[in-house]
Amino acid sequence: MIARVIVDVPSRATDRPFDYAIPADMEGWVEVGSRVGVPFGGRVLQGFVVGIAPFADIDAKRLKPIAELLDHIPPLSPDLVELAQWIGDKYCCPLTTALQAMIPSALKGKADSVVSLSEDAKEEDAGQLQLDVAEPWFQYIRQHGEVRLALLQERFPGAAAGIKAAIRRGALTEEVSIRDRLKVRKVLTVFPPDNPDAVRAELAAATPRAAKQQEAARYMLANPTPIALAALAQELGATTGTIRGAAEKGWLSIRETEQRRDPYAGRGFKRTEPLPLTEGQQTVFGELAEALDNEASRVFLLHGVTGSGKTEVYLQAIARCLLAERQAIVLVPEIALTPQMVERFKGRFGDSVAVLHSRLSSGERYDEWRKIREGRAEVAVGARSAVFAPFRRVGLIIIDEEHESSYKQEESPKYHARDVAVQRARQHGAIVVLGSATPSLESFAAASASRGQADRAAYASPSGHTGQTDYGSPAVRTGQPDQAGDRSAAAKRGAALLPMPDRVAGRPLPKVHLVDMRDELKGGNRSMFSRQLHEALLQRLERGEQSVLLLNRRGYSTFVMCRSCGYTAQCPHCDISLTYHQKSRALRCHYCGHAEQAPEKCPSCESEHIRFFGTGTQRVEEELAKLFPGIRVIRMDVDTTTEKGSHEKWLTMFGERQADVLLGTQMVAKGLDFPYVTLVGVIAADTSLHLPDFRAAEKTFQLLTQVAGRAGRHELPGEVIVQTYNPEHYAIISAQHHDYSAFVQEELKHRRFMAYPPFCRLILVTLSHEQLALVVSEGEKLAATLRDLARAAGIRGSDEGDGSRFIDILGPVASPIPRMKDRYRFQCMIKYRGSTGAAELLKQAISLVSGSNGQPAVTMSVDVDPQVIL
Ligand SMILES: Nc1ncnc2c1ncn2[C@@H]1O[C@H](COP(=O)(O)OP(=O)(O)OP(=O)(O)O)[C@@H](O)[C@H]1O
Ligand SMILES: [Zn+2]
Ligand SMILES: [Zn+2]
Repeated sequence: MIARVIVDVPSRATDRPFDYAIPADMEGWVEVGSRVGVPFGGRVLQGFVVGIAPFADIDAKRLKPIAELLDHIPPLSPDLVELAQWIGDKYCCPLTTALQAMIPSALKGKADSVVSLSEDAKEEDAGQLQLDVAEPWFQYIRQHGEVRLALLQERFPGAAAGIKAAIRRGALTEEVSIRDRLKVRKVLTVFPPDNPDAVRAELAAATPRAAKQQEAARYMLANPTPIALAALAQELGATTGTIRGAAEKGWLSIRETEQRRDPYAGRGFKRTEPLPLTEGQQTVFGELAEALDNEASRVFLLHGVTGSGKTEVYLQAIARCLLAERQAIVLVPEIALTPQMVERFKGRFGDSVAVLHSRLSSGERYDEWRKIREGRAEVAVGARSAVFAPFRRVGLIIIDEEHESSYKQEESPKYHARDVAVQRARQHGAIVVLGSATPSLESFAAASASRGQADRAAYASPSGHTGQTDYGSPAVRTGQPDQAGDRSAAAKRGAALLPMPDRVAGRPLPKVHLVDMRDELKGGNRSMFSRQLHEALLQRLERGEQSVLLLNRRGYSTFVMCRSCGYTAQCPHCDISLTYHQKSRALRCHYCGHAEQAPEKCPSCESEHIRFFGTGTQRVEEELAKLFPGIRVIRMDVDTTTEKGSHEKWLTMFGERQADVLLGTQMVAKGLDFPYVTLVGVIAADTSLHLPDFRAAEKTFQLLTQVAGRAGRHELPGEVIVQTYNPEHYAIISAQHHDYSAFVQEELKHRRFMAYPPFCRLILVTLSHEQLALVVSEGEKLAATLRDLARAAGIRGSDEGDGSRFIDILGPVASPIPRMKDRYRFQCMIKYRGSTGAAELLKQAISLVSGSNGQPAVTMSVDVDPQVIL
């Protein structure tokens, strides 16, 4: 047999499987998804097996054998390997990049696995575990206690399948240590004696000598659950030496076991019970439950206003999914993954919840990942990459706040977790629930396409969009015919829309007031607080209620400017302004890290009127302290939340009412649920409105709606004050009226007119190099080649056909940031619609303009469905 291996060299030239012979002693151990070391170009490189075949494509004599097997239990399953292939094709990235994104970063070195009999297997309940105790390898393990898998592989060739099955069924416990990288923590653990009856008899007859040792033995007989040695010593008020003494007498046993890092250990989550659902929740839940029971892949767009109780629906859908012995994945935007959020899932499902996010250490993340892979967790809650949680039978994938741009990864593989989730759900016959109070236009369009005549709510009807995300095609996997007639047929084309237009318990959405800041200025108010917001804050202070203040920081000035000559400080390596950091009085570049001391005088005209605009939140904080002496403010922004756990700390403090105001950037807008918050103030709503981004209005609307949703979620009614210089802008007015559909209607008009998603799809290619001339000429070569290929494939431009299928290649033009890290940047934008195979055409074009080494002369980075166009 031979293995097809993708080597870990992320380049287009090596982006194909290479064949290797499987040495006889690795037969059965090497599988699709195994990590191996293979000889490649004179070195041994790490790689993933993506296929097993009887014969090689190349001459058998030239075939080299796999050098080593890096883990005995493959870190990836075949379905994840298949998913990686899909990602590679869709996002134009090397397959190895996609594969590497699926495994925890801790898993890079060689893993050494040790197996032993599990407690269950020891209880001789072998029948239930489908164990054949006569197997020689089983006898061997029983005899030796702990055995390295590598050793079993050597001694019992051919037993791979049996041993792996035993691990999967829980008859063998696998413990992994990763050489040179990260040691699994070991801890000494006390177990009850192997022959309790004998010990009991012995204790009964014992003299009072070694009373403490006897006490330890009795304790373990009465409480046979294994306990850490140190913990037992503390419990009994004994020394560990005493307990070791008891072990020497055979009264109990002490073994090393793996200590799993549980980042939430000891937090004691309060158990919650399912709430009786409201009518609105019940309708939605009913649809989800039916789809879950059908086990056919479908996508739902749950459009529920803020505070409509989406989370409770998620929880009950998960419970339903678990009942069918399938697992659930919940994706949450990184910054919304607060303890409050985690608590809600841990509170309902306890220890079977694994949490994955970037604030965990790599060891913690690895342990949570293994908890999933080994079946000790059934629910994974995490940020973007949790979509790759290695469950065997995924039944449900929930994406909360599905409109969040953080679901798109900005570095390669530049995947969108929403689209990956839909694909993964297809593989598993799972359902996807996209939840939001402000669905992305792409998802909304996809859902509307499938809605047909059955208008359940007064939504806009964006006919003529592309159905951006291809959410459809249920149940291909199970091969069952459609059962539900029309509705399934409709679902084939997109997501089903599930509206929840009301808040729980008939609570009203908060009243939103707009304040025109131009009038404030005319009225002589130069402060950043309007009279109305000032008044409202005072009131909250008097009543002891809390306020949330949002500073929309996207595009907010944190730069340095000379008031005399207009000089602004620029990065010498990138064509953008430097950012001022008040704490260190330094100027920094966000793109390359360049830092310099802030100047005392203007470097250009020597004037002293040079002004530093600190991070906006600092200025607001200072002003608050001035206007409201004694006010207690918690400030949350990038500067105050870099430390691990700080995010949690601030929110807990605010929840305990240790502060009057929570002031922050975007991160205060998401998912928070505090009963005493009755006022939300937005300092400047429009800073994000005029950014060079076709989603600027959409993002502004979403942010305002989300933050307004933080007020009045419980008994106390809420009020929102939005300060703006553009009170007539539709994004702001729609947010004021909580009117999603008015916003969508207006926004779709603009998108259609400008030919932007969801009316077409985009691929952005950014070319960069130190030499400007080369970037330009290579960009022109690429664009020309692409146009030729498109023409040859019979795909026309948008101005030629009826517009249902087209491809336009725009550029090359200078990127919005034309130079970064001393490299010049140009971009080509591909706009297309219908099935054009645009990604495939681009791949071909790149290889056509590449040199003999398989690489283009300048760096070409491809972003499919880009969220940011810089
Ligand atoms: N069926 C119910 N009965 C009583 N209270 C409920 C019910 N469902 C949800 N709630 C409560 O209503 C509040 C709002 O619910 P939740 O946070 O789930 O809303 P949401 O739709 O997720 O809001 P957002 O999008 O703003 O985060 C919570 O305090 C929740 O405990
Ligand atoms: Zn100057
Ligand atoms: Zn720079």
